[in-house]
Amino acid sequence: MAAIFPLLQVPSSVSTRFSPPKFPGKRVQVTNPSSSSAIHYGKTEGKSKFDTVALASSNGREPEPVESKSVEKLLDEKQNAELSTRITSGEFTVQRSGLLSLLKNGLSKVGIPDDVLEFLFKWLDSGKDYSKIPEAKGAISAIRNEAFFIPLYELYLTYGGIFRLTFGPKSFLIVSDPSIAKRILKDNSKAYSKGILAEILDFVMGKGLIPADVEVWRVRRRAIVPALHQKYVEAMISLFGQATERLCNKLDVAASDGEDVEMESLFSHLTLDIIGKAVFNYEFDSLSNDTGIVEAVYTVLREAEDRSVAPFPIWEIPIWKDISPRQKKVTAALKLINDKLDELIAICKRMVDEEELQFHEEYVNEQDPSILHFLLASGDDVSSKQLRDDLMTMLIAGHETSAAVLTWTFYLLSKEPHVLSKLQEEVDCIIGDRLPTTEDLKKLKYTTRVINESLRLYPQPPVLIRRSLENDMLGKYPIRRGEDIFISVWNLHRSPRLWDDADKFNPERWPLDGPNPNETNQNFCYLPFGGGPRKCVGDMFATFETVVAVAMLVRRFNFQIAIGAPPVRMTTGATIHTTEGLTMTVTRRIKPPIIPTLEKPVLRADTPEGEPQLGQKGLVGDSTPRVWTSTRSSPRVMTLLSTVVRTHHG
Ligand code: HEM
Repeated sequence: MAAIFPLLQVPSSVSTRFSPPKFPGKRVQVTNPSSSSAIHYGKTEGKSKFDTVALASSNGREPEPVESKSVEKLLDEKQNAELSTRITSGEFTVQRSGLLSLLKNGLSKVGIPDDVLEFLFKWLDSGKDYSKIPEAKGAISAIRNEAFFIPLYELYLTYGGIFRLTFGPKSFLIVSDPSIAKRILKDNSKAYSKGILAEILDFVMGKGLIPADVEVWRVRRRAIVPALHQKYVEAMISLFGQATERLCNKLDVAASDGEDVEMESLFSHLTLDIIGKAVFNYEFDSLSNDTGIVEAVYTVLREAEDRSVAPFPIWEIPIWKDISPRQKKVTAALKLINDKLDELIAICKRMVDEEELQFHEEYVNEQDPSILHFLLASGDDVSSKQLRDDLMTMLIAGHETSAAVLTWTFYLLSKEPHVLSKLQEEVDCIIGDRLPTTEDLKKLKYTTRVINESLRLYPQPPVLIRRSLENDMLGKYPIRRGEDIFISVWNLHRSPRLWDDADKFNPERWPLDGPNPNETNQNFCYLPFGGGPRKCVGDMFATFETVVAVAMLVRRFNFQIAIGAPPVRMTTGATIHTTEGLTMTVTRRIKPPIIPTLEKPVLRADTPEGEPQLGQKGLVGDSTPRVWTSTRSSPRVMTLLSTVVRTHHG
């Protein structure tokens, strides 16, 4: 099965036909391999189901002239056309009953007794009356030059909302149907675990909240969720502002010097600095600090990524970690981080012991509003490995995701200057030149819609992973215990069956006076933060963090892809990353004078039902901006989906 790893590792050009237009005004082509004609779907708010969607040319614009296309783009298109043809020709389709009897005969020939085989195949035979899940087989390794979720999208258009993807002895269920996703994530969530995800993340997250099994998860979720209460998030808003201000100062220097900047790594540093402070009150100061703990964090992150794509789990050989220089480095990095965590826990514990504050529901220590402080004040066990696992989990969960959202938001904005202008208009009007406040966040409606839409087009992560713990029915199909399942959020978010102009970056699809879109009000067609009991605990945190960052950056600068920058391509990871960074030219904005009418924003500012609500309380923390002076190379990411495949085939 090593053959599929190249598929999972090879980068994908963003300029595939499933991507937003590379240049404003150019054609968005969404081709259904089985049909290029119009289809009809039903309509719901923010999306369309019964509208006519012309799949071949969804925005009605003329195709881009051939001579202006790059060779690379033409090759991409040729490859995608070939893939579509192969899928429609049935090349990937498996005749399930044939396969079963072949398997049964094969096993019989190698001497497995008939009564054992009868027992083994009984369950499958008993499914005769049920529909069989459509099945695609794994010559998929032949499909190169794609991030894994791109071929899954092609297969979804052919096989529908649930299909089985078989690689040799192993198969995965690929789910792209909102009602099936809802059953797995919410309605019958107790029947599903995190499966392989938990196995691969064990070395870094242990039994932290993301991979935790249901027993541990229940206890820890109850402890952690209260820490992210409303007053905590309010306190974080000033932290977001201060950290972004430091990034702005750095960009200011680049703008003066006329130097292009690699935004993906800057966003990674920004969100690492924020999450370090937010989770355990630690200043990574990663934009100006390349060594020690920052490097250790990136070493561990890179290891998680590399393990997930390795053809053989060499680190599981007991002696290997003692002789491999690389593994020794990972062990040392983990030790450094754990020692630092112990130190931070000890400092925090002393603060908690000394303080006179009474613990209550919305407890916040203003000098240290971190999640760690809340947990210790609430009585969490300082010496427990569980506490460290949870802190580490939140550090990783809240870092990569937010950085990826910012990266792709700026990529999208660079392609749609009119969206950027509209955004700047709102930001100028609402925050002017100050740090955003809690009240401003309620009013930054269009900015929030830009983030909502960016998360639709680039969901982080693009795929959610589960394993069935018992037999279940998914739609009309029975499934067995032990199935590995990928819920493709990418497919859901880009489905032409669920969205008008699915590939178009169109923040206007979310009405400003409507509720903040989430999985519930979008019937599981939109899952930016997952859904059900394992939904992200940091959704409000992350939304405000990215809104503050985007607002503060666009009010000071204009951003364009730098001339001569490497093409922006996607690579597979826990989150979607670029292969060679997002190199941009940043120029200072010459703003129109700010008219002092802040009480009367041009866009509606009232908070409708369902919107995250924040109180009126003031801000905490130091607002002195610091200048960050050096850059680091772009960190790599964990590749969790490929992890899944590795674990099963390594
Ligand atoms: C834009 C940024 C973020 C995105 C897109 C995001 C997305 C998600 C998604 C989709 C899940 C569900 C995973 C699954 O069902 O398998 C999740 C879970 C989780 N996220 Fe986030 N997240 C973000 C930021 C954060 C932040 C800032 C934190 C911490 C402060 C955080 C902590 C967690 C935790 C602890 C879980 C596991 C929850 C559980 O299993 O009970 N996330 N996140």
